[in-house]
Amino acid sequence: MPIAKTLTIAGSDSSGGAGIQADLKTFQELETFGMSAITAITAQNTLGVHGVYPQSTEAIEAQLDAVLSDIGADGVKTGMLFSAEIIELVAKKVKEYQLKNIVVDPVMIAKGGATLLQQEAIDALKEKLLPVATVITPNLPEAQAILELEKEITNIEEMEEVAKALYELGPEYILLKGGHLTEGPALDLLYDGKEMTKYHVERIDTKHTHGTGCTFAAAIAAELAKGAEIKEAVQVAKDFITAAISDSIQLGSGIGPTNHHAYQRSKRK
Ligand SMILES: Nc1ncnc2c1ncn2[C@@H]1O[C@H](COP(=O)(O)OP(=O)(O)OP(=O)(O)O)[C@@H](O)[C@H]1O
Ligand SMILES: Cc1ncc(CO)c(N)n1
Repeated sequence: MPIAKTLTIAGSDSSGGAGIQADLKTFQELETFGMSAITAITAQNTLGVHGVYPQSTEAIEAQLDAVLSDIGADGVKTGMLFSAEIIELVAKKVKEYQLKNIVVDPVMIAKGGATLLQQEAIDALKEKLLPVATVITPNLPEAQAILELEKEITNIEEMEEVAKALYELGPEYILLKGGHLTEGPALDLLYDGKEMTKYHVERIDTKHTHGTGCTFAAAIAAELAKGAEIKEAVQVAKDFITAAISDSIQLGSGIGPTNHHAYQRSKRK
């Protein structure tokens, strides 16, 4: 069988734990052929984001056209898109190349607080990209920003309401991540317009969670690209990220990365 082709459209993380680097590692670990279009270069380490250098829309469009006009993609993950202009370009390319299996991780703010999406780009995200997404994977603060909610989301009942409201914006599925709930298990919610499916695991006691969101979304894209149904794809992604966090790596003196190889190693045991 030919190998499934996966494309990440995201920012580069020089420290290797998040962004393009996390996505490519995840694509490889899940046995797909990973490709990339870099939207921005970040100078980043475990202590935070030290610089953001967005690429021109011309450079991003050239990367997308080069890959998609020749090789194509069976699954796409979007991460840091930074500006309304870049979001509009990506939405245009999704339509132009009739891309399928689009996982939109609406990255807004890095764990250290740096802005990875301009505030004024949230409207473009809502109007242009969410309607063409197969699945979106917001964390709770991102969901709050998209829906312009004043109050924080603090429990599962509120998460269910929020998933329903996000569904109205047009994605085929909503995967709302509850990693930011302060208590209880690391619970995520999948909503398909009818049914809520819950994925929960014991919260792992570690601060080394740099890149968890990117890795999780990339794993969903890889599984969808290989032909998995959404529930199955999310289950593999959940197992993948749980293994990666359980075996997270203490590098640098801040928030270290997860171990992208942990899932495959645990399967071999
Ligand atoms: N301490 C933890 N233990 C177990 N699972 C976790 C933990 N923290 C996060 N997760 C899981 O990791 C996945 C990513 O969720 P999270 O909410 O951390 O994403 P995020 O905030 O978007 O990450 P990022 O900061 O990289 O963008 C989810 O499935 C979440 O439940
Ligand atoms: C480039 C990049 N994308 C996404 C995130 C969010 O984890 C990050 N820290 N850096």
